[in-house]
Amino acid sequence: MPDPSPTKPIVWTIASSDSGGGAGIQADLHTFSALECHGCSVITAVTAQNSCQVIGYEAVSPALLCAQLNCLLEDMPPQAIKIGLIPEPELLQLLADWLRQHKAAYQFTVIADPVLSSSSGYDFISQSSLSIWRRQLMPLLDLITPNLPELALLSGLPQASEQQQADQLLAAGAKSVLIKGGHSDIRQFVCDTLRTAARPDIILSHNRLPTQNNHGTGCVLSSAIAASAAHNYTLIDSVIIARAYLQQALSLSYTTGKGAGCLQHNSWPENPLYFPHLSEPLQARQEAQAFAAMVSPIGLYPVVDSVQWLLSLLPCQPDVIQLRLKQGDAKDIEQQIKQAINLSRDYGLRLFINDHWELAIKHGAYGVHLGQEDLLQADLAAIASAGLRLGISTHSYTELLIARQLKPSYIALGHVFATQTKQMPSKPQGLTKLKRYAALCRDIPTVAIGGIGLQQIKDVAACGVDGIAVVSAITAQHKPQQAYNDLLQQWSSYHAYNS
Ligand SMILES: Cc1ncc(COP(=O)(O)OP(=O)(O)O)c(N)n1
Ligand SMILES: Cc1ncsc1CCOP(=O)(O)O
Repeated sequence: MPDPSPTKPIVWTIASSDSGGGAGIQADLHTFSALECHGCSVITAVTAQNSCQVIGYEAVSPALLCAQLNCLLEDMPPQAIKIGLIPEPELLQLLADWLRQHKAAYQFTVIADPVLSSSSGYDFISQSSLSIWRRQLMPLLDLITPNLPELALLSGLPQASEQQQADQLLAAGAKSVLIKGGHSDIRQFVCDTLRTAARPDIILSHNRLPTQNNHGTGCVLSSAIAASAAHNYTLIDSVIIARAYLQQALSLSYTTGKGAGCLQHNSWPENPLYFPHLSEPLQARQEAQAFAAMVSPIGLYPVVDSVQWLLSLLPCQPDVIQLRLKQGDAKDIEQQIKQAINLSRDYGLRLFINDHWELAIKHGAYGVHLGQEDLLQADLAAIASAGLRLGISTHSYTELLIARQLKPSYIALGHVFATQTKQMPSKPQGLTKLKRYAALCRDIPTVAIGGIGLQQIKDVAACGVDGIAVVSAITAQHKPQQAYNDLLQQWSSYHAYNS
């Protein structure tokens, strides 16, 4: 089934041309295209540069900047805008006024890469530009992505900590700040910090790649964030995708002239090696203990809400099943869990217990399934030490990466389609996202959940997941055993076809 909106999201870059082709407008458009967006360019200046130096630039006239903005807005309004090098204060002021006039009505996301000087040392910034950045532009930005020198300069607090400097930008009105750590003297890793007023910092760390071919990294990162935001990923997910895209492009980068070479634009990042390690500040980058493996594939995975349901599916000889008890007092819940575990032993069934991890350990279940909130409370080390498998629910790149770091036995991806079974706080992920998430989990079994029935199995199986978890496709059917058998038959044929 194709996604309902096949047209590409529109993203604009408002930036300068790089005659060397590795940064600026040229890099931005390559990035948009690789990340499946349509890119439009609003050129603020033409620079004369090669891989070694910037020789000079000429800015466009305010009238021409205005004409580009208005002409595009009339016909091709953006889902997201990336702002790059704007070398003249007059143009910066014009842009700030224009954004203020249109942002609320058009609801686009604005990401700014504050290019204040070139990496080869050419200065583009004046005092009046700095003041416009701080007072006029900052309140219009959803995210600003300074490197450490830019952060110090923009904040006006060169002696303060990076966090205090970022807080200064937040106080000036930016909604969030991505502090890029590429210029720090940590040699093994590059750590970028996403700081917002609303939640604790998130640190994204990568191995530092030994390459000099890094011309245009800031342009590519900010463009990739804008492209991902245009695909409706959350801001943190957009930063994650963009950082993975950048790591991929850096690892494939190539030499152009005698100076810093260029990044290799590619396609949507799928290799987990390119994705960041996520942590809260000060959290050690430690290896988690892996949970027991699933050994054989998950396949069809019924999720039932009583022992009665489990009993009624036993004639179908299910291989794996989840008991998801949401009602009953403590005594009744323990009683049902105990009975279900005994049945699972008698019938050689792999039984996962949802939520009640302590009872699952106590009575020796095959595994535990935990959601995001449960993860915060559960004693994961106790579950692992007891030899139980762990399944984790995820609904985004952020949750998926954190789940991967915990080395669970499987990862659930959902909800894929609208579901009547549970009120979900997030929107359905759809097939495109499911496929991208599954691609990132080739080394961990995955199971798709949410709105999956006979009609959906073909498309879901094509996304590369290892199983499908279903509730109503069995429990809301007139003949649940028949429904089980039909789902199993359909899954088996399409899964085999796709593997
Ligand atoms: C296989 C599978 N995937 C997801 C869920 C949902 O679990 P959770 O997020 O804990 O939500 P509740 O089930 O508690 O409503 C699941 N149970 N199984
Ligand atoms: C428990 C749960 N978690 C995410 S979707 C969902 C319900 C899935 O039910 P159904 O298969 O009936 O859509």
